[in-house]
Amino acid sequence: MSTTPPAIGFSGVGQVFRTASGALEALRGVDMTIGRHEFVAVLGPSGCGKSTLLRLTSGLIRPTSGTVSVFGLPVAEPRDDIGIVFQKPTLLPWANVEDNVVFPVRHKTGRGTAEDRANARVIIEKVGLAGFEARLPAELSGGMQQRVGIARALFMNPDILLMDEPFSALDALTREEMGFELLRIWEAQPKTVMFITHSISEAVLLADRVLVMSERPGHIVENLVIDLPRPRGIETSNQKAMHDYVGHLRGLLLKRAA
Ligand SMILES: Nc1ncnc2c1ncn2[C@@H]1O[C@H](COP(=O)(O)OP(=O)(O)OP(=O)(O)O)[C@@H](O)[C@H]1O
Repeated sequence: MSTTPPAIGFSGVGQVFRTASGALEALRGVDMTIGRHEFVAVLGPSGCGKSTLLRLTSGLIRPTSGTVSVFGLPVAEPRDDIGIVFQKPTLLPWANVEDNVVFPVRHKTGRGTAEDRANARVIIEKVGLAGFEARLPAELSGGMQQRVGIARALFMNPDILLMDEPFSALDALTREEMGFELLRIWEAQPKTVMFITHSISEAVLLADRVLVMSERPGHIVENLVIDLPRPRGIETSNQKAMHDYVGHLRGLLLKRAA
């Protein structure tokens, strides 16, 4: 009998960076799995190695020890079938919204077909930017620019979406709105999501499961299943269970920081 491998697997992963002032141990003994189409948020103190988890998953760096695997196979090189969204969307300033979204395929194959452009327009609409296809990034608000970054990551229809504090540069209202928009997209087109955030309530509101990391060298100290009904929305924030999860995680993070 064959069992389906998890979308993302970390087994005994350690990461040591060589720096001018010596070795810096960022991660030690990270063990975790993320199932296909699961939405997992990662919380932890600053510098505990959250972004390092994401870079290891995408193959941008290789672990010093242990194994990182994607769909059961060790990650050996940068993978272009994984979508990544950073805190700042790093858009091409001279290219309009549509060109920015199509860029990954143009970059890969040197062209963007009429079909690519039609697909891009569908995704642009999905992230709420219909009518803005011809605008330049400088003509958009921060929230709209981040939407373009998300559309670009979704454009190749990746099965895995890695998000590194994607909404932290946005104002509170836009941030909440973007979170719900992300959930709508994820529910319509299921994906495996690893979502890094500093916001406890954002983690609880969005995720199926929250992983909490220790201070450096980072490892997983809590694996909390968030059993809140979906679809989630504003009303979810008012549920007692939501407050209980947030309270539990806040207590854990404060205790560790003390
Ligand atoms: N390429 C590198 N060379 C040397 N040190 C690095 C490198 N990348 C990360 N580090 C160090 O590894 C540790 C973990 O960094 P990482 O960015 O993963 O943390 P983080 O939890 O995402 O932090 P934050 O929450 O502040 O964004 C930090 O001490 C950082 O300075």
